[in-house]
Amino acid sequence: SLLVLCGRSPPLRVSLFPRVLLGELEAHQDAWPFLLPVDQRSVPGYRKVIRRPMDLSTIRGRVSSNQYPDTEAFLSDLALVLDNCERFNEDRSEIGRAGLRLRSFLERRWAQLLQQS
Ligand SMILES: Cc1nnc(-c2cnn(C)c2N)n1CCCn1ccnc1
Repeated sequence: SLLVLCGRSPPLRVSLFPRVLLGELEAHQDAWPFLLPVDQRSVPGYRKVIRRPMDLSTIRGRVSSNQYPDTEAFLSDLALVLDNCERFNEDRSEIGRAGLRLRSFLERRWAQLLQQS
């Protein structure tokens, strides 16, 4: 097709970006703290400190059932996962460091996807 002739990879439709990005985040080596909801009964203080818990499986459920009205709503849930992590965990802790690395991956990857569009 013409796109092959131009040597460009066909642009992913922007609306597919959340699914592409979420799949890569779930597979990321630093995603382990965020794959499932924090078990608030077993983590002292979490329920009091973190008013809006969020995790990648909850986001996956919302993406799969088309609950996000727009891309911004999806990105704000992703940001909530990482903001909660920074609030509850020291930057130098295992979980804190995983959150910072996952955030930097997310920011770089999202910018790449937008350049493709
Ligand atoms: C996400 C997240 N933020 N804080 C925690 C957490 C859970 N327990 N403690 C003491 C924390 N600071 N989490 C959930 C991490 C879930 N996890 C821990 C080991 N494997 C998954």
